Amino acid sequence: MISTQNLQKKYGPDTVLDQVSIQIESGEFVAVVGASGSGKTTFLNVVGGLDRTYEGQITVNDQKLEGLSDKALAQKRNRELGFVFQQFNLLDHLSVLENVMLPAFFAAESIPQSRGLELLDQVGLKDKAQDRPPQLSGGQKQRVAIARALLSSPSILLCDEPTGSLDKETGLQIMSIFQELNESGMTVLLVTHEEHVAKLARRTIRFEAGKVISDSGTAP
Ligand SMILES: Nc1ncnc2c1ncn2[C@@H]1O[C@H](COP(=O)(O)OP(=O)(O)OP(=O)(O)O)[C@@H](O)[C@H]1O
Repeated sequence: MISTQNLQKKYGPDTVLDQVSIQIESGEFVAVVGASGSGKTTFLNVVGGLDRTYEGQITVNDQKLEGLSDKALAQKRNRELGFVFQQFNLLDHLSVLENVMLPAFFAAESIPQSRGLELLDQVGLKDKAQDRPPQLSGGQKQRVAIARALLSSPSILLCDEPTGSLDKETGLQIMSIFQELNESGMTVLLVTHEEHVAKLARRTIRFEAGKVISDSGTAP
């Protein structure tokens, strides 16, 4: 679960998050939409613990982020949250499997390579394990990034424009992976500017100038 209370963030004189109070329960699939500059990425970064310069409260899985040391927050992020970005952020000199295994370096407990292979299988890329990212299509790269995000078995997936670099058809295939993950219990919070992508989520929260202007509500 993710809960924010009176979340406020400013860049100089500009308020980019303005009294945002949102409750997202475990197992929800939520799209955050809004015009460019409305605060979507900023929202994702603060609730994901990537940016600590805000006012207000954020609770993730029943733990307030403000009370955590930087180290404790990093550990919580590694254990409980998976991140997927528009630009995939893969390392070209490593194999696909090595990219998927990267979070294992930061994990508290050891994670076997078989887990990485299992996840590659889940995203339909087991036969590409030894390839390098430059040999892959955009959609395949995003699948690798999803497998990497899942390595530490997070309960929440935070995705920033995950289909933004892909054509419509490939984007929809990536969305079907998120839908399957959500159906098996994963909480998915996804930022997108594409309405056809947002439609596939079960709840849509719309930002305008840092404020929530509509929220389709908690899915039944
Ligand atoms: N590091 C920064 N310094 C100053 N202003 C920033 C910084 N990062 C973002 N902003 C401003 O904060 C506002 C919100 O930006 P944010 O990236 O959250 O919007 P967004 O809705 O995700 O937009 P987009 O769809 O274009 O990615 C914008 O006005 C942006 O210019």
